[in-house]
Amino acid sequence: MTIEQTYLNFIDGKWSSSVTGKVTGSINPANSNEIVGYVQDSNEADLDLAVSAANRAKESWRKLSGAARGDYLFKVANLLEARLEDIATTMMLEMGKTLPECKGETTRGVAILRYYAGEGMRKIGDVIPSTDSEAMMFTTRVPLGVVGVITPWNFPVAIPVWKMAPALVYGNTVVIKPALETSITAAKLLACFEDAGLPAGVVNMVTGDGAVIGGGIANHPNIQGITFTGSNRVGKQIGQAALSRGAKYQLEMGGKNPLIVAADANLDLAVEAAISGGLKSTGQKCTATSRVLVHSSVYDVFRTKLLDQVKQLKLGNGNDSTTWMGPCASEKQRDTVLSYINKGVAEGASLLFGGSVSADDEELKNGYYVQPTVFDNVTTDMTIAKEEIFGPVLALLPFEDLKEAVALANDVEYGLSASIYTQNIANILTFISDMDAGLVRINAETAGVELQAPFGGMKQSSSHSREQGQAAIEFFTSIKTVFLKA
Ligand SMILES: NC(=O)C1=CN([C@@H]2O[C@H](COP(=O)(O)OP(=O)(O)OC[C@H]3O[C@@H](n4cnc5c(N)ncnc54)[C@H](O)[C@@H]3O)[C@@H](O)[C@H]2O)C=CC1
Ligand SMILES: O=C(O)CCC(=O)C(=O)O
Repeated sequence: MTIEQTYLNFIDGKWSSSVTGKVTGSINPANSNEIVGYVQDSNEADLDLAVSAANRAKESWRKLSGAARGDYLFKVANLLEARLEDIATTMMLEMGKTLPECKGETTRGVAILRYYAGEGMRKIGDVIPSTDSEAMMFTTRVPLGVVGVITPWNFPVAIPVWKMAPALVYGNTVVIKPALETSITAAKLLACFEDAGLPAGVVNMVTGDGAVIGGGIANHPNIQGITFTGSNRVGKQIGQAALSRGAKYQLEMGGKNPLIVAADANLDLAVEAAISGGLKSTGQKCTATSRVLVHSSVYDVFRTKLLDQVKQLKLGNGNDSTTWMGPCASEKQRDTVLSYINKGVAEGASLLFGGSVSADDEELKNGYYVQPTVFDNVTTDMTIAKEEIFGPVLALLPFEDLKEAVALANDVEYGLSASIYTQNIANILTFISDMDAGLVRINAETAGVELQAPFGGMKQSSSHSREQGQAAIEFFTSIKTVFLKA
């Protein structure tokens, strides 16, 4: 018999149970009968303890040199690398994506930590000529103080790391509330920070309900900055709460990302991009391809090639090396995806392939699986062409010329990522210039973010801020302009 472990909150350098005495099970989405472990179902009192600890730790942490803070991050990176197998396996058990994807993400977490460790040694200001010839004027940067980090379940290591590492290296202390679905992975990540010897209170983790702990972070008077990735609905609530009390906030939210396939595209590569960009991680990326706009002259050939390959994709448990695509991360997510598929059919789109899995399928029946799904005859007014589905669903739409394709691509409320397949330089230049998206990719899939480059969206996809790379310094610090005269 297996006795599942219970994971604790991490507050003030110690692992502790919630004052509620309650725990919640983390369910394996590949087999809903399996509890991966239990995590604390915390309340506002737990959050208060974490915020107080972060508040007490902030003065001495900010007084360390950037290089000293960076040294801690190098140690965290080495520990994460050494524990990669266990952490990636835990991620797979909690959210379902395949083990190679989980390992790839954990490796990415290590690289992000090393990148920001190096940031501790880089410049943080500029010298600006003063109009007073006897004065010196320059900028420096100071941390915000305590930063609240609210993260989703789709990248349980990479997203917490790309928020926590810059927060810490620029001198902030952190209280993280990970998604409940992947809180065990987060606990194992936090253990790397603990074992790297970060002083007590510099990083804290409180697990629990989104509205209680996430809402508590948004409204907490002693949290000066909030960084969030997740749904638009929750992001907007957090933004409003933060604005009303004058806290700084950063929101990364949804996408409805288009892939444009021009008449001169290499169709085999474009099919590969649609499948990889749209269906890897079961379509649960904010950068996932969701709409595929195909020139009418190659539409039929593209559709045939796409369907031939989608039909071959093996659905299954992420721990099986023959699996290409795992389940949706939770029952709620599976139900959301299925409701979008049903809406697509009800609104008149043609379901070419996919939908729900058969209840008689012995291997899949206990998991939250949805087959890779392709729709044809989709029009821009349909729900599946407008709303973020966050599942393995591709909608095909034909176009006649590139101007029309870019107009169609822009005809949604989101603007996160977009890509085009073409060899024509004029098409490429038009796309770069006219596409309303924070990330535009040419002859590459819509997903795939590089840690050293700014990442964020236009329109409803973000709070117009950017994460990652050196852009992170803009959120996690305030500029101080210094005028100095003898
Ligand atoms: N941009 C992205 O990468 C992501 C987008 N999503 C989108 O959101 C949809 C729903 O997924 P959910 O997991 O329910 O996302 P969500 O937005 O509810 O959850 C994201 C994070 O916010 C927390 N949270 C929930 N309610 C909160 C509240 N009232 N105040 C503060 N924090 C709160 C959650 O516990 C989690 O840590 C997905 O179908 C997808 O469309 C979800 C996850 C990631
Ligand atoms: O495409 C990626 O690698 C990152 C996607 C992402 O940031 C997200 O889904 O939240």
